[in-house]
This record gives sequence, structure tokens and C-alpha cells, in this order.
Amino acid sequence: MTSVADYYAGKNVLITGATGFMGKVLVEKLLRCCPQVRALFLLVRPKAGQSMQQRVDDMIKCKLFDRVREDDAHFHRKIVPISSELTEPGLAISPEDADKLAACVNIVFHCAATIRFDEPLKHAVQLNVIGTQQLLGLARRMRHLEAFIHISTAYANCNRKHIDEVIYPPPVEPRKLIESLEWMDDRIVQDITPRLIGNRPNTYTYTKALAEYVVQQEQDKLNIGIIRPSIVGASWQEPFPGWIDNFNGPSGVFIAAGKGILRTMRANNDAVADLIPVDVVINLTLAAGWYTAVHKLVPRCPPGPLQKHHVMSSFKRNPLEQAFRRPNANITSNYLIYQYWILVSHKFPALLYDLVLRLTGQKPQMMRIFNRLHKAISLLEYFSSQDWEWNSENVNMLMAQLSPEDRKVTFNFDVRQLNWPEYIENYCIGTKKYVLNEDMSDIPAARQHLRKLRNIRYTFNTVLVVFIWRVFIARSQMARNIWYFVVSLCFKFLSYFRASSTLTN
Ligand SMILES: CCCCCCCC/C=C\CCCCCCCC(=O)SCCNC(=O)CCNC(=O)[C@H](O)C(C)(C)COP(=O)(O)OP(=O)(O)OC[C@H]1O[C@@H](n2cnc3c(N)ncnc32)[C@H](O)[C@@H]1OP(=O)(O)O
Ligand SMILES: NC(=O)C1=CN([C@@H]2O[C@H](COP(=O)(O)OP(=O)(O)OC[C@H]3O[C@@H](n4cnc5c(N)ncnc54)[C@H](OP(=O)(O)O)[C@@H]3O)[C@@H](O)[C@H]2O)C=CC1
Repeated sequence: MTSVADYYAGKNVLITGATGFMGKVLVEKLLRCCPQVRALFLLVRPKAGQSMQQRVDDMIKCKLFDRVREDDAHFHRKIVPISSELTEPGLAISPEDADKLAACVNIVFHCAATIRFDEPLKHAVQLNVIGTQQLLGLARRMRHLEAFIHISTAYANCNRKHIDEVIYPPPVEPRKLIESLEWMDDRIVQDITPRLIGNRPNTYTYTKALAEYVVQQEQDKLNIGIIRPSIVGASWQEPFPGWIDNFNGPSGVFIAAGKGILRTMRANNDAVADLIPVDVVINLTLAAGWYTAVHKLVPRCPPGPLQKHHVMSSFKRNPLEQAFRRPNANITSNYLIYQYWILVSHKFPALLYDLVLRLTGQKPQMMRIFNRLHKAISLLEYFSSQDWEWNSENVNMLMAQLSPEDRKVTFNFDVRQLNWPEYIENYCIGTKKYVLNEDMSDIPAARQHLRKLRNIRYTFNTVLVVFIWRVFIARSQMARNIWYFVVSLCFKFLSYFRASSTLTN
């Protein structure tokens, strides 16, 4: 049985989406744990005024690559950036580059995609479906290709409750959809999008389902493998715990909760999300690359439960700077209760805060922030308030195929060993350190700020009670009688407990 690292020795690997969250972890892991890999060809586009080379240089300077740098200061020599825009004809790869790739690439990892839930259908199809088709076209030209690994999502078939490790028939024949979208203007496409996506929640899951089908069409010509991760979160162990660099999925929710902005969300009460650490997904992906070179498979990443109290307690121990309120989110599956909390815990404090800003001559901003937050959580709700059943026999089979060393250490993807409270703690610290770039040495000041917020809350509640008392109790005889009745009842209870505790002592 060869080890996974042995398989990658001397191989030329092509990666799309290498500048993204998962792509970066894939590049890092390959360089660190498969040091004999020959070259990594990264398809990168110029962006935001930066050339492709500048972007790659910036990427490898980031902290994520510290461990690789320690092992080999010249690791960048193995990285070969190739200029490419996946939505352009021929992927906008120069003919010379295309010929070079066709001549030497052994394995392709296709990670690039638009993962936005609000992406217009035309663009989502252009990148997630047509981009994938074009990459497959290039792959067919690769004379030494051993495996084509496509990163899909566990939610590509989220319109089903039970999902097996098979490719389901597509919602529409991709070719027909592509032809229709070509002549339709954007307004028409926007109007018909809800009808097209049907019982899927967004264009992302719809186009990822089509992409799976497009990949499957090539199964007679290429060795294909499809990975379907659920919700990918910060790293568990590698290259270090808690690495995360974006606001997607749960990370944005955590940050908003840690900052005390998000106080309620609609979600399943017990297991609110199927979370999987990014290093686990990447270990599985690399193992699947090795295995697919010989066989074909569609593994799914095993999910884990995410519990909200771990998030709250982590942020209380390691608070974020300048929180709006103390972290305390109320997860509910009940629509009415949710609307109540939105009003009381989001809209009312935002209005109050904006009023204070206006009175002090500043620009109001809190209501705008909450409107954006509500848009974001409404898009995530579909995933956080439902359950799916996934079959993961292929994952178990793949695990059994690994050597003991790979299975337990180098390419471990067994989340049963994961300590969830510890993972969530590191995840929350990771959002603080790597997404918000906050310094850990500021934690005492952040704690002090939370204490100040708690005192403000106590003062506010006391003022509110006194106000209510003045308005209602002091003015109506009946309210006064009820009040005296409640107070005397409390007093009687207190005396009773005091008497009974004296007797037992
Ligand atoms: C309380 C605790 C308990 C919690 C329990 C619940 C947990 C989780 C629940 C449910 C998770 C479910 C997840 C399902 C996942 C499925 C799995 C997958 O297969 S794929 C991946 C999923 N994809 C996404 O997650 C994309 C979702 N995001 C979007 O679609 C958009 O971001 C959206 C519509 C939500 C918002 O869009 P906009 O246009 O309003 O905002 P924008 O462009 O994203 O960015 C806002 C600002 O933030 C900055 N920003 C973004 N990333 C940044 C970064 N890394 N660093 C600094 N700034 C950043 C941006 O530059 C922008 O700033 P400027 O307004 O331009 O100034
Ligand atoms: N994150 C998650 O929770 C999950 C992700 N997945 C899947 O994993 C894969 C990677 O996701 P993730 O890393 O989170 O996504 P990111 O958004 O972080 O990365 C997307 C990558 O695709 C590249 N890309 C986007 N558009 C183009 C384009 N037109 N031409 C060339 N490259 C482009 C981006 O490059 P650039 O830097 O230039 O924008 C970036 O490198 C996706 O296929 C996604 O569907 C599946 C399940 C869950």
C-alpha cells in the first residue's frame, strides 16, 4: 500500500481557486506533506489592480504558509502561476500555457467557483457550469492525466432529504440552459430564476448540481472524483488550529454574534449546522486524488454538530474588540419568537443607538448594519434550520484504504476524534486573530468593555422598571393593588424559605 505522499511524488498538479479559502489550504498541505511533488500549476486571474504574480506572492507570504517556509525557504519555486479567467473562452489561457499544461499535468483539483448565495444566475452558470466544462475540455487534452477532482457541495442536492453518494439527474439539461441564457437579457433571466431553481434555495446550489452532472458526463474519458463538503469552517489542527480568512457561512455568524450584533437566528435547536474543518476536507480531497487515480468515487465529508453555547462562551472568554453588546444569541426554530427577538434585540437597540448618534451630531449607521445582517442570515437560514441525511460509505471506504500513518496522522479526516468545544474555541479565536486582525493582548481591555456593557444594561433595565412603575403602577389603583399583591406574595415565599432553611440547619 503506497502512502498518499508517495503518490504525489514527482507529480504535476493543476489547481483552480488556489487563492480562495480552501484552495490555499490545499496548496499549503501539498507543499508541506507531499514535499516530493514536482510542480503546482495555479490558475489565477489578475484582480483589483494586482497582477496574477503579485497575488500569488502575497498569498504565499501569509501566515498560513509559515510551516512550509520553515521546512523549505524556497518552496515558491514549485508554484507556477498561470493567468486564467474561468469565465472567458478557453479559460483565457495562452496557447503556450495550454500546451504546457496538456503535456505535463497529472492531477487536477477544481476548487474555483462563485459561492455567493445571491449570485445572478447568468454569472453563476458562466463560472460554475461553463467554467467547469471548459476545464474538462482542457483536461481531455492532458496526456498524462490520472485524476480530475471536482469540489462540489453537500448541498448540491439539498432539495432531497436523503442524499446518496451518486450523481442525481440534473434539474435541467445544462446545454439547453446555457443556450437559452445566451439570448436572454439580464432582466428576463432575473424574472425566471425562481422558476428555474425550483425547490433549491439559490443559484449556487443549482449551478453546483449542474456542474456535478457536467463532470459526470466525462466519466468514460477521465478518472473523475467528486468531493461534497458540507459547511467548511476553520482548521482543526493544520497547519495550526483555528485558521480562517473569510466571513462565509458560520464565520460571519460567529463574528456578528461575538460583536454582540447578532442576538437571534432561526436554526435547529440541537444540531444547528453540519460543520467540517477545512483541513479535514483537504486531507480527504488529497486522499481522494490518490484513490481516484485508480478508482472513481463521490465521497462526502462527514459533518459535525455545531452548538451555539460553545460559541457564546468562547467569545465571553476571548471577547472581540468594541462589541456592540455582550455576546448572547438566541437560537430558535419558531418564526414568531424569532420575529419578537428581531424586534426587541436587533431593531430596537439599533434605533436607540442611531438616535444617540444623531443627537451627538454623528451619522446613524446601526440600522444599515442590521439590514445587511438580516439579508445575510435570511440567506443562511435555509441551511441552518433543516436536517439532511447523507450517506458516507465512500468516505469510510477511503479511510480504510489509507495506510495507518496516513489515516491517523498525515491525512486524517476522521472527525469522530474531534473535540467540538475545543474546536469551536479555536475557531472563535481564529476569527478574532485572522479575519478581524485583532491582537490577543487586547483581551483584558475587551473584557473590561464587556463589563461596561453589562453595567449599562443593568442601569438601563433599572431605569426601565422605574419608568414603568411611574407610568403604570403609580397612576392606577388596580395596577397598584396587583403590584402590592405580587410584592407581598414574594415576601411570603421568602419568609417561608428562610424559615424552612433555619429548621433544616
Ligand atoms: C450564534 C451562534 C450559532 C450559529 C449557528 C449557525 C451557524 C451557521 C449557519 C448557517 C451556515 C450555512 C452555510 C451554508 C453553506 C453551504 C455550503 C457551501 O456549499 S458554500 C459556502 C457558503 N457560501 C457562503 O457562505 C456565502 C454566503 N455569502 C453571500 O452570499 C454574501 O456574502 C451575502 C449575500 C451574505 C452578503 O453579500 P453582501 O454583498 O451584502 O456583502 P459581501 O460582499 O459578502 O461583504 C460585506 C463586506 O464585508 C467585506 N468582507 C468580506 N470578506 C472580507 C474579509 N475576508 N476581510 C475583510 N472584509 C471582508 C466586504 O468587502 C464587504 O465590505 P464593503 O461593504 O464592500 O466595504
Ligand atoms: N466554503 C464552504 O463552506 C464550502 C465550499 N465548497 C466548495 O469549495 C470550493 C472552494 O470554496 P471556497 O474556497 O470556500 O471559495 P472562495 O470564494 O474562497 O474561493 C473561490 C476561488 O475561485 C476563484 N475564482 C472565482 N471566480 C473566478 C474566475 N472567474 N476565474 C478564476 N478563478 C475564479 C477565486 O479566485 P479570486 O481570488 O480571483 O476571486 C478563488 O480562488 C467551491 O467549489 C465551493 O463550491 C463546498 C462546500 C462548502
